[in-house]
Amino acid sequence: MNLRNKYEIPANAVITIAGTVGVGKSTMTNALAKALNFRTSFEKVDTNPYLDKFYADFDRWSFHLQVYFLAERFKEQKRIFEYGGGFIQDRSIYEDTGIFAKMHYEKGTMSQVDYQTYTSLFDAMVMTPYFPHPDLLIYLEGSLDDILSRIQERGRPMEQQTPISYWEEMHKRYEDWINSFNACPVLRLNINDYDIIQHENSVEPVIERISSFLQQTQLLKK
Ligand SMILES: Nc1ncnc2c1ncn2[C@@H]1O[C@H](COP(=O)(O)OP(=O)(O)O)[C@@H](O)[C@H]1O
Ligand SMILES: Nc1ncnc2c1ncn2[C@H]1C[C@H](O)[C@@H](COP(=O)(O)O)O1
Repeated sequence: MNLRNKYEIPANAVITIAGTVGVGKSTMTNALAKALNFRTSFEKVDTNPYLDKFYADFDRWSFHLQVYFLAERFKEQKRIFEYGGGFIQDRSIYEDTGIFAKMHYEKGTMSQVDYQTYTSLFDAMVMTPYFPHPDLLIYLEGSLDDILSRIQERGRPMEQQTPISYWEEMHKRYEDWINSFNACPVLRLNINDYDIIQHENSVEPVIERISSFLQQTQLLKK
């Protein structure tokens, strides 16, 4: 029996994985999609035309990058909807505005007018009754030290060359952001509580938690 049937995860569920850079979202996306036989929706890093430029010059490229990410994620949202769900999504659309755009604006690397243009576009596209929110957001959390080691281990040069203060600021902001996030139900997972790299079957307890969480949220809706 496959794990989706065993744990009664609805075939049309949409689960998004959130958390700071390097925490393990893509790894978790692959593991859950494989175990549940779901499709995946990934951020495309290698083909992103702005990401390298952005890391080299935040002031110049932060607005371009946010508009690009918003367009890409919105198209992915449409694809998920057209398939009728059954997806694991690597990073939620909410983090673009709640973490990245806000941080760059508040740190002075995105101008006020660019930030206002971006947020009004985001609100018009996403914060509407027509936008299908995920059934569940899984928030991956871990210590800053663990996350810094993972960024180093993964080895994307643009991230390795970015000052640690950037990742520290982001780590702090994620904690505040998730504490007030309410666009959809949230399941928090600490990265020390599972090890899907060394032990592939350790994804099963995660699925068990997803299952009981989804059942509770369905009961609350009734
Ligand atoms: N459960 C885990 N245990 C150990 N290392 C992990 C785990 N999950 C991810 N990693 C490693 O951490 C790095 C970042 O993981 P990744 O999934 O790419 O993060 P994200 O998508 O959140 O940026 C990669 O080198 C990956 O192999
Ligand atoms: N909205 C964003 N603004 C700036 N940078 C972003 C945004 N979304 C993702 N990123 C960056 C962060 C990483 O360098 C890569 C991929 O993210 P990851 O957390 O490793 O999946 O894109």
